[in-house]
Amino acid sequence: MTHPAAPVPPPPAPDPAPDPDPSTPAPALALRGLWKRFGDKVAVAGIDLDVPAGSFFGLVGPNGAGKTTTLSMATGLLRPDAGEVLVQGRSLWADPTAAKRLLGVLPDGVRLFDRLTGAQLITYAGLLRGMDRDTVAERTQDLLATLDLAADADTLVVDYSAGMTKKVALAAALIHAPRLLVLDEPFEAVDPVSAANIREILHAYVATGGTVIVSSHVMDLVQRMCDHVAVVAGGRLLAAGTVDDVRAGSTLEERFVDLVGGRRTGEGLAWLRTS
Ligand SMILES: Nc1ncnc2c1ncn2[C@@H]1O[C@H](COP(=O)(O)OP(=O)(O)OP(=O)(O)O)[C@@H](O)[C@H]1O
Repeated sequence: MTHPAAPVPPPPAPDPAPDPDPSTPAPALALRGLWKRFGDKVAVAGIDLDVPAGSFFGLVGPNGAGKTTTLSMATGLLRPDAGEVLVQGRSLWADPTAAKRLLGVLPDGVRLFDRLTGAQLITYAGLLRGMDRDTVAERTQDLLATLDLAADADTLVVDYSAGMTKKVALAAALIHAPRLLVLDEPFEAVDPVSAANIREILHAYVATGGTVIVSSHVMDLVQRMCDHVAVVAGGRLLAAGTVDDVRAGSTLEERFVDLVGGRRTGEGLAWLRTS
């Protein structure tokens, strides 16, 4: 789709990053003044966010809030109009090779090489990362077994269900044992047993020093699974911090509705009522 050029003023330049304090570890991911516009639609309007190293971080927001656009810019898939992304202190857009080595990404809606089998796709992801064949073969088998895909290892990905496709994409994101995992809607379409397995993998990963960022619409899941959360709406950050700080004594869902608004009383669609 093409978008007409729109007379929207350029976003303000982000404040220069302060000198890092050597006594505090760099955040696993830092977003500084991120902006993205599509035609006259501002999708991300100046997001600043620190994701602490070792956190299990949830990114939540209503449909169209800018989550996928933010995560795409944070992982090198989409160039920001302005702003900076730092992965463990390394500038993603200035030095993509070094920063991307640390990243594992499960993008939302990006096409996979689906004429490969599941095993081939995971293997390909490992070889692209420069790993040796033996390690790739061993980890591919581990990932297929853990994600309950072993029986379909030789099935073409194009013939996978939505949940299987999500799982094989997750395996491809994990194979090089990244330090930071960025997962856009990792549980969408995934069955409850597989979702529990994935949660267990992610918790073990965080327990050994990894950092996970997940976007999700499921507040209950984020409240149970994550220790930090950020709420975005309209391309802006509304709240961020530990889950307990953000929910401030309510459930995350109640707090989300307070922050984001948009609840409708049952007055609409009168024609749909049967009596
Ligand atoms: N390639 C694009 N071209 C035009 N507009 C886009 C494009 N990508 C995103 N947008 C717009 O930017 C806004 C943010 O979209 P984005 O996909 O980042 O939201 P989201 O929070 O991930 O939504 P959802 O929860 O529904 O997946 C939306 O208004 C969307 O229509």
